Amino acid sequence: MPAIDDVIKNRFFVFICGCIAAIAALQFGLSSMAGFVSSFSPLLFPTLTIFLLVFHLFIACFMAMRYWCDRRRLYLVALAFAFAGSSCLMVGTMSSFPAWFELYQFTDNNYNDAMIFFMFRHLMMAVLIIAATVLYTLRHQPLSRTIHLIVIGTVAIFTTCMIILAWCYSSHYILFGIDLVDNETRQFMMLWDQVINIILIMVWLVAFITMMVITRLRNLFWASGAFLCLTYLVSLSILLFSGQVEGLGWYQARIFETTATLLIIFVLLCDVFSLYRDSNSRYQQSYQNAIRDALTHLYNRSYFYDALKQALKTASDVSPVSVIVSDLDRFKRINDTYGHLQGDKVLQFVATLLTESVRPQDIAARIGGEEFVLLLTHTASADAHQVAERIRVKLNGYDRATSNNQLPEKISISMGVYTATSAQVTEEECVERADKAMYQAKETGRNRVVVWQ
Ligand SMILES: Nc1nc2c(ncn2[C@@H]2O[C@H](COP(=O)(O)OP(=O)(O)OP(=O)(O)O)[C@@H](O)[C@H]2O)c(=O)[nH]1
Repeated sequence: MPAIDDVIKNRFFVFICGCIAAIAALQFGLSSMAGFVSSFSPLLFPTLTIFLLVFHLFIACFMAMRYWCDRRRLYLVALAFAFAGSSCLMVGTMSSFPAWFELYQFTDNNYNDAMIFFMFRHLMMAVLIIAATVLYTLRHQPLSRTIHLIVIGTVAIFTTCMIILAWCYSSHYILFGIDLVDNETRQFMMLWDQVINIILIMVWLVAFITMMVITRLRNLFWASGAFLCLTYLVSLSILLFSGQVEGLGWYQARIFETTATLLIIFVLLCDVFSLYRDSNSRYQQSYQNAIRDALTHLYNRSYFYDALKQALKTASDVSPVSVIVSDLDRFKRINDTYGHLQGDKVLQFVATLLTESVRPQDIAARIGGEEFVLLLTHTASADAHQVAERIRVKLNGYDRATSNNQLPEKISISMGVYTATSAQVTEEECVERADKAMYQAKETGRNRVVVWQ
């Protein structure tokens, strides 16, 4: 069934199914709830508005901060203004519900003013969301600072104009009369029902289609944005048929909007989480690159010296610190005979053997070409000698077959041990003394361990 599989995998199909399921679930939940409640509390609507106001403010701040971080995604500016402007207009909506501020003023709600703020809020958000979607197409273009300033300025002026207009039309000043709701009967007026509501539906339809076509729902962020547009479309359609404020449709519209906004917040939080995870793993990666040797993945010279310096601070007779310097014998011959690549394999084999032969708290490092060093804390001279001897014997026991072709032939190692029993000795002195012991091992025949005396 390849054709059906393709349809199911198609993200538009998944999105539409998800939206239908979510809206149907919300609709069902609200209808069931309405069955239990004889009448809605007069504080329900302003309470939902307060929630929405805070959510929109949160989204606006988030978008603005993200834009501020990289100054490339200009579309975030339009979205930040859409949500910030929406929060400002919701403050206006709140002022139309005095019961929220003044006890027992339940009958003084000015629904006409609330609808004026609602109308300007939707118009402003839809236009800014369309603008953001169009700006999204420019995300890969290197735009000059002037263009950024022009876009930010235009968006800011548009948002401010919308807010000023909303406040003027709700000011009851004689020049700015507009009747959307009859405050006595709570019925929508013809202007709302037959003109404004339909215009808003059209504008949100354009916003929804533009978003689907331009962003192609390429990530969860745009999918949640498209869901927001869709819930606005559904809400306005419900209002078109409900005929009055304070009915079920009035609350449905607000709950749909709150749910879609919560979805956006959830997506933004996921975004923050994945950004944190990525940057943390990149930090870990670069930190490891900075402290490890690229070929063997053992610690590098500078990390080893830092660790030794720390360990020496507490060195004493009861807590001795041992250093073992090791150098492969006649390694130049291995390189010359079998080539550098084979030489590298030998170094990797020895590195693995060293790491596996010490405790997890010990440090194995590569401090030169074929020179390795071990730092063993709380280890006395006799014990360090034993560890070195064990490694030497083990390495010398491998040949080509038992090393799984990592070693071209049997190889040996010379090792020098020095143990510090006081904090007076420096890290350079420690390595120098272990190095001298290692050279004694070379001079007295190689393939042996010598303890510094
Ligand atoms: N394959 C490989 N070889 C390296 C690397 N770093 C250093 N070498 C080689 O290691 C060899 C070190 O040789 P020498 O220091 O002369 O000593 P040796 O041949 O091991 O002899 P003794 O130490 O006296 O037993 C040189 O040939 C270097 O080129 C590396 O990263 N990979």
